[in-house]
Amino acid sequence: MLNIEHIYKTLGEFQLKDINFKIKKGEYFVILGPTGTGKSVILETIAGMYKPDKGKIYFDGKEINNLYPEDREVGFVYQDYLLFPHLSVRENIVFGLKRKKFSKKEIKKKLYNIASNFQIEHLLDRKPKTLSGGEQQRVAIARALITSPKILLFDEPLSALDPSTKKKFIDILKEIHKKTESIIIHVTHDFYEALELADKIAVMNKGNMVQIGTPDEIFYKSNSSFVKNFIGVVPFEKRINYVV
Ligand SMILES: Nc1ncnc2c1ncn2[C@@H]1O[C@H](COP(=O)(O)OP(=O)(O)OP(=O)(O)O)[C@@H](O)[C@H]1O
Repeated sequence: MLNIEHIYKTLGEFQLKDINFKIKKGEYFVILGPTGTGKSVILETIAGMYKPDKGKIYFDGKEINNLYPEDREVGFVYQDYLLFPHLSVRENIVFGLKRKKFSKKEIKKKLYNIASNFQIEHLLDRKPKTLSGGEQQRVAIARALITSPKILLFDEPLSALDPSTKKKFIDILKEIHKKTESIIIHVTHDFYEALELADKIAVMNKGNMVQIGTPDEIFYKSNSSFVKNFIGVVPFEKRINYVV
């Protein structure tokens, strides 16, 4: 279980205020909100890139506030993939395993398993800039998953994809969720993406987490006009994209 207890963080003019939530193993947790509300800052704080000014983070009962990012067993996937441009796809994917000093044999086995799962075997010797957006995102997810992280952080992983590629990736993320033991936190500003994937949704506004609940609770029992308006402003075309 991941337990975020009363986190505060000030960055310039911006402030995260009293962020407080728990995520159980197996729960797909989506943080939803408009741009600039602190969704990424929360992920980066969990990953250890920022130290909270106040509050504690516990994983499986152990406080992790003072752990270095590399000791937190976190896998991070960003909106714009952030692959190392000078490394091949193969080198990108195995980067974390090499840092963790896995043997050559183990690295090879894990690489070929994950490459075959994500259908990217044919891309292994290419450089990231020669790949399409969807291919880069497959590589970025493979790189995050290969170390079997305890916590998977997806920061708007679908927002740079076209609608049909996006639909395929929603299925990929559902499949990952079914198979993985990792806790998943997925950040988005797209309510219908959240509806497709989330067991729980946390809605953010101006550094505050204003409502946490199941998709049904957020939709039918919005606790404020902000939540109602935010989920109500999704364009109609976008809604039908996700209706099965
Ligand atoms: N290192 C920093 N120094 C100063 N301000 C920062 C820093 N990092 C983030 N911010 C500010 O904190 C606020 C929240 O940023 P954050 O990236 O978490 O937003 P977000 O909700 O993820 O938005 P988006 O959906 O656009 O990615 C923004 O106003 C941003 O400019």
